[in-house]
Amino acid sequence: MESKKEKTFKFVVVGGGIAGVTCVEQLSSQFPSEDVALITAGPHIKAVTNYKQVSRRLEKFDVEEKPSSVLEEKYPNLTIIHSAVKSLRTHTHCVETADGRVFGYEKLCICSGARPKLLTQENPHVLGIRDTDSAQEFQKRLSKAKRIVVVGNGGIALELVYEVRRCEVIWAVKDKAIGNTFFDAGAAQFLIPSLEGDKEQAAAPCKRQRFTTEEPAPDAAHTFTADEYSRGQNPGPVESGSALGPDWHRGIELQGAEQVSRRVSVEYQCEVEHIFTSEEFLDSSKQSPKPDTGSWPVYVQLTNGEMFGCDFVVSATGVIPNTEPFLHSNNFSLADDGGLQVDDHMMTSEPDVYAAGDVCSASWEHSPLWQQMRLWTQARQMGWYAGRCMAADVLSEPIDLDFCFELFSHVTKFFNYKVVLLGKFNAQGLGSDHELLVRCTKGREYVKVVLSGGRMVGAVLIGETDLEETFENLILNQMDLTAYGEELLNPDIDIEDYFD
Ligand SMILES: Cc1cc2nc3c(=O)[nH]c(=O)nc-3n(C[C@H](O)[C@H](O)[C@H](O)COP(=O)(O)OP(=O)(O)OC[C@H]3O[C@@H](n4cnc5c(N)ncnc54)[C@H](O)[C@@H]3O)c2cc1C
Ligand SMILES: NC(=O)C1=CN([C@@H]2O[C@H](COP(=O)(O)OP(=O)(O)OC[C@H]3O[C@@H](n4cnc5c(N)ncnc54)[C@H](OP(=O)(O)O)[C@@H]3O)[C@@H](O)[C@H]2O)C=CC1
Repeated sequence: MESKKEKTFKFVVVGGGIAGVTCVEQLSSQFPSEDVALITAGPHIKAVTNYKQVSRRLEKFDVEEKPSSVLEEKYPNLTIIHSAVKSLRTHTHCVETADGRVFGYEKLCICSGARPKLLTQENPHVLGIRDTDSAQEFQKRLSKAKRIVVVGNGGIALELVYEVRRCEVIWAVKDKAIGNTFFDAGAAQFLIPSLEGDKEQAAAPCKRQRFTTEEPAPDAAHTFTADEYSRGQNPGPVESGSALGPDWHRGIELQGAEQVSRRVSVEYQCEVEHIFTSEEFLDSSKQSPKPDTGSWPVYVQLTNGEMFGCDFVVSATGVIPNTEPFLHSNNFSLADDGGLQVDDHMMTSEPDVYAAGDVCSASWEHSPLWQQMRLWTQARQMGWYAGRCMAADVLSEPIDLDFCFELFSHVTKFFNYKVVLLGKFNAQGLGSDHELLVRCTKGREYVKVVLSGGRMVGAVLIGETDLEETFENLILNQMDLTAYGEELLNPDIDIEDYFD
């Protein structure tokens, strides 16, 4: 491959998603006289627009799909190559693309993202959602559907069950409560009414939610020890190409072929046992007759014994990092989740190869208040920081881990509520060594604070709470809050003034 090199670039970045584009922008602007290349499989690139710093650590932005010419016009030293990388030779520092071209690099950053980890690969009735094409396929199938089964309990499932209209949704989750990747049972119970009836109705403030075995005084805060919480003296248990950009569902009609506005049934604590085609279902019914479930293209048998016929299944069951083309004949260390392990300089285990975004697994010793989640905020931060680390390496300059990796922060929207997650928002890794402080007003807000040793280490804020900045500061400065107790969430106290 060495002899066929068409050109050698100072920097090559693979992947036109948020991580890759942010990285290449960083490098192209810092080294205007060096040759930089972005190699990407898709025809478009993703660009961050309307970037807004919401607080010291929280950021908001839009993600737009743009023609690559926009970037090339902005950075004359940048070449964009539209072809998938099919192999990498780290010992000769070159990549080969699917159209047979070979490019050399001095420093390489892999930002090839991830793909849906589907329940099953070969079943045409099982869809995943990742990019524009898969979203369009979903929309097309949905327009003719009367019932779908959504499997998974993370971000995509939460978005779909709320947004889909005129189609019955059976939502199969492994857990006791909805949204396990983002919420605990308390937040789940707060959100569940939004699935009943229309959006407008659900958002209207109404009386306080019952969230302990004894109802607390209106708007009072209550402290739970971790033990009490896990024993159930808490809000639960509840009965019962590039990744798309924010609000991806806003531009497309997510409507089925039914008359109902929204009908979602949640099947808790179950997984998919088997997926039958209609023929297989009919055959198996002959041997052991099943209850009449109507006539559907596909049937899903759940581990709780329920069987549902449906038009198709959405597998919203997480992602797998896109690493394959890079692994052959190289020695990358992979994390348990399949990502390329990177150190605190975003360097993989191969020399001069960095990685950022969904494809990588942050394998340095994390700050006690940060964890990796495959989100576009982290893709942007990692891409930008990887670019800076590559630059520092070339210039032989030292570089410290960026402060964005000090505190986990994520702002998003679920069920039409603003959602802010800070630090160890679900007491991740804290065992029983924590206390929870919760304030909840049905239909309006859910505030949860995680305290460890009297110090705030995490928070979940749902609704327009206006607490994010103060809580972020309290988490970052690790002030001892023991003296404040439940007053911390007293709605009659202006907490901002309190800590000024
Ligand atoms: C439906 C959906 C909704 C989401 N909603 C949110 C949200 O609300 N908030 C949030 O924070 N995050 C959200 N995410 C997650 C977020 O989109 C991703 O974490 C983020 O976009 C990852 O960016 P990336 O650049 O690492 O990867 P990607 O965006 O996947 O980009 C990877 C790029 O690499 C290219 N590529 C892949 N393989 C090769 C190869 N061999 N050669 C060359 N190029 C290659 C691809 O074409 C693509 O351009 C959502 C994801 C999905 C699917
Ligand atoms: N607003 C936002 O911030 C959004 C973010 N995203 C991001 O996009 C990416 C893709 O989203 P998504 O696919 O929802 O992934 P997530 O990782 O968010 O969630 C996957 C869910 O599927 C569950 N799961 C995994 N395997 C199975 C299985 N075999 N059967 C049943 N359930 C299973 C997981 O449970 P367990 O955790 O127990 O393994 C988890 O609840 C994620 O990185 C996500 O963070 C997506 C949409 C919105």
